[in-house]
Amino acid sequence: MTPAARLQATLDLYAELARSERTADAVLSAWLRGKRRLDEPTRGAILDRLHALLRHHARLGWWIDRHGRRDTPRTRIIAWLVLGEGLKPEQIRRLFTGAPLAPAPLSEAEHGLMLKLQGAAMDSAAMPEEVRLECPPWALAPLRARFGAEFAAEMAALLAPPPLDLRVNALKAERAAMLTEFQGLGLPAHPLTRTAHGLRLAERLSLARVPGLKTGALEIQDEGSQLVARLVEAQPGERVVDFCAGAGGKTLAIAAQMGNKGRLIACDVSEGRLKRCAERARRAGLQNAEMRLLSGETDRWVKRHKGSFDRVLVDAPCSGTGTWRRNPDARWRAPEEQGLESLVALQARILASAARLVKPGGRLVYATCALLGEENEAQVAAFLAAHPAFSVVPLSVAAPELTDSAHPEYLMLTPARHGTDGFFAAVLTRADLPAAGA
Ligand SMILES: C[S@@+](CC[C@H](N)C(=O)[O-])C[C@H]1O[C@@H](n2cnc3c(N)ncnc32)[C@H](O)[C@@H]1O
Repeated sequence: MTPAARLQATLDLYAELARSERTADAVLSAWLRGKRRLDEPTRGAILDRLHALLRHHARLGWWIDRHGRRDTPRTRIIAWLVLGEGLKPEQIRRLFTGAPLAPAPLSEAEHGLMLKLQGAAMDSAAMPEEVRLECPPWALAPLRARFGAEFAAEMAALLAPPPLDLRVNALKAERAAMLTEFQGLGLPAHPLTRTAHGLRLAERLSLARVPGLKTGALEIQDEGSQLVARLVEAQPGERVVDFCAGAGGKTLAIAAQMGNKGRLIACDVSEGRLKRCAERARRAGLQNAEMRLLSGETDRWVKRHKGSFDRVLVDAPCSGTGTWRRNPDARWRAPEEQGLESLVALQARILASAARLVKPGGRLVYATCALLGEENEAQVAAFLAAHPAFSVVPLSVAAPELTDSAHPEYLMLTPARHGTDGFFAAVLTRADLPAAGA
């Protein structure tokens, strides 16, 4: 594919993203399915450029507005080529030729924009901080409040492309053997020492080169997500619920903790995600997991199983603010459509309902991939106030090795401090029943 055709493909995809309600991941997966003959380097180059455009969304828009041009996928790409890739006018003109498969020639306005941007840097001192840090207006106040002096550093870390983290499925493989296999293939990987089964690839690789993904010996899972699953500490033979199992990222890790012994119920309201969870469970060799589609958080199944599980994980739907580095388009979608308030109210209802499943003496883990206090500490505080049978198991007790002096009670992971996606988790326990006659 010529450089101009590559640019046109990026432009087509970018325009599709701008039109679509779907996530960038969904649009990209659909596009890649139809382009199986595209070689890896070309795919990589197109996706890298597209992700760069998404990571510079607010800044590119600011520059286009500053020069009074119309904000279109083409003007954004032109601004990116100048400010992000440092291309000179003649290099850009050579791409916009109008030849078959190449972008149409630059209009007069586009040409003018390209010239005006020459010599400028992407970040400008004249930009408002939220533009420079790519922070959507709705999240500015809560994130500033959450991070204080660390706000800029955390926002910068949320803009960096994430590493590829993997979890070795202990039901099928061992980490040491997997590392040896990686070494043999010349793939640079190292163990994630805070986890029992995690690996991190030192450089971004095409997934096709990673062994073990097709057989279920390896799963893609951010280190933070692995640590949340670890807090469930499910034991072989126990009865466990993953209440918001989604496509099963944490379900699979919990099942491996249980050594396939006991009973693990993966619940969700999304049939599609549970189906995907079931497929992944099969591939991973799970024999103790079953999927349960719920009509809502108060589904009758919950009532019928009150107090009958040793451990319940609530990995609640959330603003996803902790995963912005992985989903660079997400910050410009969620949660405005839904509204943070209604999201927080939904989390509270889910947590209260799922808590009914925990038996006396059992463990309840509430987790989000959000960075906002409203969805995390404040949510847990409100739950505890309304449910006196539950209390916090401080992280210093639940997982001393993960304790952070700044946040001794809960797991609070951030990209800048921990190199993971942003995650929050609270470990709670339900008071044991008083002994008979006591
Ligand atoms: C953060 S995602 C779960 C991610 C998953 N645990 C993982 O590790 O891959 C939250 C999930 O909550 C589900 N959900 C939304 N509303 C729900 C409800 N009322 N009851 C149960 N699950 C719900 C969503 O469908 C979504 O799959």
